[in-house]
Amino acid sequence: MTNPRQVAFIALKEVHKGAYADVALDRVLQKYKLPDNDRRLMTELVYGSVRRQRTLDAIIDQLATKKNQQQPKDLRTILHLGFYQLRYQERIPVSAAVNTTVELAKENGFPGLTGFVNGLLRQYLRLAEKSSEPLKLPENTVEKLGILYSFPDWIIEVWLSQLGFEETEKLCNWMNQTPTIDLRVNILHSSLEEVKSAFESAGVLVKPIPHLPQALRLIGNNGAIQNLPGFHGGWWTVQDGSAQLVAHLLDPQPGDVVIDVCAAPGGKTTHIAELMGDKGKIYACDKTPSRLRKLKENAQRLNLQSIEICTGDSRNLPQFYNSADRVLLDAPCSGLGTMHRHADARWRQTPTSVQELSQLQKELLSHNANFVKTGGILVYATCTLHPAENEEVISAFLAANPHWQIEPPSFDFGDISTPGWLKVWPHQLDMDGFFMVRLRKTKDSE
Ligand SMILES: C[S@@+](CC[C@H](N)C(=O)[O-])C[C@H]1O[C@@H](n2cnc3c(N)ncnc32)[C@H](O)[C@@H]1O
Repeated sequence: MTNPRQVAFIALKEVHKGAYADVALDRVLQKYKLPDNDRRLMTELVYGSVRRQRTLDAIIDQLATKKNQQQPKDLRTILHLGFYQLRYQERIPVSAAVNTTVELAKENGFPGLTGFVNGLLRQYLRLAEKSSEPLKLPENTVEKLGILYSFPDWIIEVWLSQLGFEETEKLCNWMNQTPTIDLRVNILHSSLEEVKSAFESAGVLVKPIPHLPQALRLIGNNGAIQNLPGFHGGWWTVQDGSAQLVAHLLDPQPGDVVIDVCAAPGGKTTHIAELMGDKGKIYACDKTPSRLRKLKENAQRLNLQSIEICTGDSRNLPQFYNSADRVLLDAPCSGLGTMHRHADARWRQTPTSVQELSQLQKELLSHNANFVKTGGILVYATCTLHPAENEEVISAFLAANPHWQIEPPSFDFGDISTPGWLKVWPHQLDMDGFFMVRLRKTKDSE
C-alpha cells in the first residue's frame, strides 16, 4: 500500500488503542515502504493529528450534531485527518484534502457517510472564508488557550500561573512546532570546525548555538541522522542545547568520581566523560536495562572508557556513601519541557502522574545526596516546567538538609531566578524546556 493518508490512518488507529505515536509510526514505516515525500507527509499527518487532537475535536463538536466522543472511533480519526489538513497544511490544496478524506471514509467502513464527511469539511471551509478563526472559542482563558493550542486545561493552568497570558500563548505556539535537532561535538575526537566543514561538504547546513561551546544546530530536514558525516566515528552525538547545559553546570574535572544516578541512554553521562577528558570514573546507574544497552552503545561509539554501568533502582544503591566528587540526578519527569518532541506526551501525563513523579524525585534526591563527599556537588535536573517537580523538590530537600546550599551557575543563561536555579523557558531561548540547579554539600550531615 502506498497511500500516505491510508497509512497515517492505520498508525493513528494504533495510537488511539494506546500505542506511543513514535512507536506506531515506526511500525507502519517498516511495513509500508513509502517514497520520501509521502513518508514526510504521513509523519506530519500522524504527529499533527495527535498533537492537535483537542482543537480538531472542538471543530467536530461545533459542526456535527453528535459530539466527537459519540462519533464512531475510526470516523473521528478520519475527520481529524481531514480537518488537520484544512486548518494546518496550507500546502495541501483544499480539494485534495476534502476528496482524500471522503475517500478514506469510503474505504474504511463508512461508504454511507461520505456525504456527511464532505458536508462537514465544506462547512468548515465556508466558515474559514468568512473569518480568520472559524472555531468558536470559549470566554474562559484556560479553556480558550487549551482549545486553540490543543493542550489539557491543567497544563495551561501550570503555565499561566508562572508566565501570565502573553508568555503562555508564546510557549503554547512554540510547543506545537516541529522540533529542531542539535548536536554536541565530541571534543576528544573532533572539533566544531571539523564537523561543520564535513557537514557543509555533504550539503548539510549547521549553525553554532550561542554560549554552548560544543553545540551545532542542524538547519533544515536532513533525513537519517546515522548517515551524517562523523556519526560512526563518534565525532558527535544528538543532544538538545539545553540538555548540554546540565553537564556544564556540574562542571566535572579530570580524575573526578562522578555518579550519574539516572543515566540512560547516556546523553549526559557521555558529555561528562568528554568534559573530564575521559579521565576518572563515572558510574552510570539506571533501572532500565534496555536504556542502559543504548548507553553502552553510545559510549562505545564515542570511544569513551571511563564509564561503568550499574543496573538497579537508584533509591536503593548502597555502595557509594560519601564517595563522589559529583552526583548528577537527571530525574525521571513529566517532560512538559519537551512536548514538541513527543506528540502524545500532553495527553499521557496528568496532575496525578506529576504528583507521583514529584514523590519519586524527592526520594531519589534524598538518597543520592548521601553519595556526595563533603564539599562536593550535586546537580538536579529535569526536562519539565512543573514547579512540583522542580522548585518544590529542591525547597523540600534544602529545608530537610541545612548542610546543603545552592550555588548559582557561573554562566549567564536563561532565567536564573533567586535563589539560583536555572529554568530554560523554550519560547525565550529556542531550546527544550529544562530546570537545573547546582547544590554544594557544605559539611557532613549530623
Ligand atoms: C530523564 S531520563 C535520563 C536521561 C539521561 N540522563 C540522558 O541524559 O540520556 C530518566 C531516567 O531515569 C530512569 N529511572 C526512573 N526511575 C528510576 C529509579 N527509581 N532508579 C534508577 N533509574 C530510574 C529511567 O529509566 C530513565 O532512563
